[in-house]
Amino acid sequence: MVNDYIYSKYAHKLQVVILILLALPNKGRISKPVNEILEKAGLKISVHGRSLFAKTVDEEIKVMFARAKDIPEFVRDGVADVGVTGYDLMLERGTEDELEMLLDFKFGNARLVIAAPENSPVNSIDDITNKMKIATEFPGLTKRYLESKGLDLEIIELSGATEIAPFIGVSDLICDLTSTGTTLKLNRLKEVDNVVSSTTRLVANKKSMDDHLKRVKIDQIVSGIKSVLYAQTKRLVMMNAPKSKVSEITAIIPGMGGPTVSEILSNNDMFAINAVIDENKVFETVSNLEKLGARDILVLPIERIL
Ligand SMILES: Nc1ncnc2c1ncn2[C@@H]1O[C@H](COP(=O)(O)OP(=O)(O)OP(=O)(O)O)[C@@H](O)[C@H]1O
Ligand SMILES: O=P(O)(O)OC[C@H]1O[C@H](OP(=O)(O)OP(=O)(O)O)[C@H](O)[C@@H]1O
Ligand SMILES: [Mg+2]
Repeated sequence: MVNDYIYSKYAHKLQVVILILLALPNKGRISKPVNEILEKAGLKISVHGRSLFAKTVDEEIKVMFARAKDIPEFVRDGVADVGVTGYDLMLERGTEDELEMLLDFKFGNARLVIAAPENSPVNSIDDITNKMKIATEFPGLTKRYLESKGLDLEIIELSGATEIAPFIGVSDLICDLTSTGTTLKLNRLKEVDNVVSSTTRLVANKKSMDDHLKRVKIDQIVSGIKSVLYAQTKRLVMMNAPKSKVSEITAIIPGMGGPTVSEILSNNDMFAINAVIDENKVFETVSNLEKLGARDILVLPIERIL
């Protein structure tokens, strides 16, 4: 596009430093994986101790650290242009329609569920009455969900460890996250209804997306993250193979756009072959390659695929 051309040619001359502020969780389970992905995408963040602002290798992208639950509103209100948070947290703050959903990291998988003590007569949403009380870290989401079921219970907001509430007389039910199900089981709670599934998301401020110069930068962040997420499921397989077997071997390694075959100068009878294959195909493919006479087989992780 013409605008891209102008930006690429003249922005630095115009001393236009487009500052993209990226909001990242400062702690909690999604903080580390997100930072690792950004690092692999080449967007190294220079963190200094507990400082809640950080530079990145790109002078036009700065990072601010905040609690994941606050990031949806920071991005919605334009405090940050882009942010990483959980879909559940976006819903809890009622911001899901006010944010641009850029990508799903496909981790941080959790379900928000309504749960009751194992010996409770409540076994489904139909057994819940307005006389009951429900404890949760997600009062907004819980209220919206219960209203959608025609229910209006007293909601007790807690800041964590919700599972204890039914056993200390605080509530009859809870609405909390479950992932492996371990916490519910260990606390003798049973799932009664599923409210919503959540994963970690990258979201953007709508006005920032409409600003062309910011959009160019945001698109670079998205493509960098996508290249890492895509590469996570792939492996580079490299091998040497007898020339006589090359067609049989290349037939079993689908590879992206076909395997690469090259001469080995020191050995006329062998070719070097490499290909990118799905990680879940590696075990079967490598044993088939060995059977076909391939040797010196290497399986390597890939940082990014663009
Ligand atoms: N047990 C879990 N399994 C998977 N994802 C979870 C789990 N608990 C929370 N999450 C997700 O982690 C995201 C970030 O949540 P947050 O950082 O506030 O919680 P946390 O990582 O549990 O930190 P904290 O220790 O403060 O509770 C949320 O979107 C949430 O859905
Ligand atoms: O199904 P599981 O794998 O057991 O995970 C579910 C638990 O994870 C979260 O707790 P967290 O560890 O975040 O503590 P918190 O309740 O203080 O946030 C959530 O609140 C549940 O308690
Ligand atoms: Mg938690």
